[in-house]
Amino acid sequence: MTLRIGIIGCGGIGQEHARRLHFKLGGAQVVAINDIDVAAATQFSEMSGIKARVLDSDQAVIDAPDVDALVVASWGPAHEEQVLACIKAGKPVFCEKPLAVTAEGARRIVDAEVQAGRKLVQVGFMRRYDAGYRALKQTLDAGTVGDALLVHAAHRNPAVPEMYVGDMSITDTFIHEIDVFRWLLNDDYVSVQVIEGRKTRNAHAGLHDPITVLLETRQGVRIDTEIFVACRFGYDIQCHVVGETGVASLPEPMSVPLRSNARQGTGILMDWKLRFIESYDVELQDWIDATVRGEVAGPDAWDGYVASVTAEACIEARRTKQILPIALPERPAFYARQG
Ligand SMILES: NC(=O)C1=CN([C@@H]2O[C@H](COP(=O)(O)OP(=O)(O)OC[C@H]3O[C@@H](n4cnc5c(N)ncnc54)[C@H](O)[C@@H]3O)[C@@H](O)[C@H]2O)C=CC1
Ligand SMILES: O=C1[C@@H](O)[C@H](O)[C@@H](O)[C@H](O)[C@H]1O
Repeated sequence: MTLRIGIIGCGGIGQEHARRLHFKLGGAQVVAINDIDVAAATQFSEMSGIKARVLDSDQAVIDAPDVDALVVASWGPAHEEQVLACIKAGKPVFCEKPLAVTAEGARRIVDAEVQAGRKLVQVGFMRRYDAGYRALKQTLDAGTVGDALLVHAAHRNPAVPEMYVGDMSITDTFIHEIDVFRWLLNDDYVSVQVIEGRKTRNAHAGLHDPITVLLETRQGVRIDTEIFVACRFGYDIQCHVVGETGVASLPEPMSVPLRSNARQGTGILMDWKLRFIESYDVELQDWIDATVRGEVAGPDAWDGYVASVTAEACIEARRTKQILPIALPERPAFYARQG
């Protein structure tokens, strides 16, 4: 069976996903596209060679009889309504992070999915599919460094656009760490503190950058993460887990060490598209295969909800400059852990 896919949101990552789904991965084709910028979507559909139908609304793509499953890659505020519409239509949906821009909105999606009685939603937390993070998780699960005690992490972007403001450091960027630490540690969060230190002069006026987020988990692990989105030098993701008997670190992306012109060193990527290009491929191939089987095998709506609850607590901790508790309801049996 070839999975016929509708894309909602045809900008940066929507185009990346459309191309990989249609040309690179197995078992899928893109048959319909929607974007509020219909002209741009039409141009993309033609220029890319996908030649999917461009429909004038997200609902039209969801309702199209020849669309089996949806990919939502629109701006975050549009995700809740579009995912709810997919659930109502009974169609599987891959929703790029965040699932919703509020915990309440994410909870509405969880409740709608439970009500529908069938898991349909996967969230685009692709780091779980990254070979480096998977190797790190394997090392931790094997107890190679004993129990995890501390995590030191950094999420660095070289620059962000002017529209990237305020709490997007949390909702758009740190949201990846929020999800991947839970998965790495098989744990959940109990408290958060957010610290705003000295600002870089290289960030635009609407942004306090960098910030530090301190999380505590149920098992007592203490996690510090630097979020620095105007670091200039590169797209640099770091994760060092300090265990009882050693430190396990996220492997650096492969780069040939050079010794030339009286210097030595390796390269640093400058773009998330390249840093995680394989993980997007693995993630979406897994989604295609699971969807054909009628399953959701990746990060689900509950994971998206927990990420939104945690992100909201981070935002409140940043605003109040307090150490705040993170209160998570018990995971419903409907969302029992896979594997
Ligand atoms: N997993 C990852 O590493 C990444 C995830 N993302 C996520 O993907 C989503 C899109 O991000 P980008 O592609 O960077 O943004 P973008 O601005 O490049 O593209 C978003 C597109 O959605 C369209 N759009 C906005 N509202 C819409 C609506 N209501 N209906 C239909 N189309 C709508 C816009 O016209 C635009 O073409 C965001 O949620 C972002 O957080 C983005 C980059 C990387
Ligand atoms: O999701 C992503 C972007 O939306 C976000 O803006 C970046 O900070 C992240 O590194 C990237 O993975």
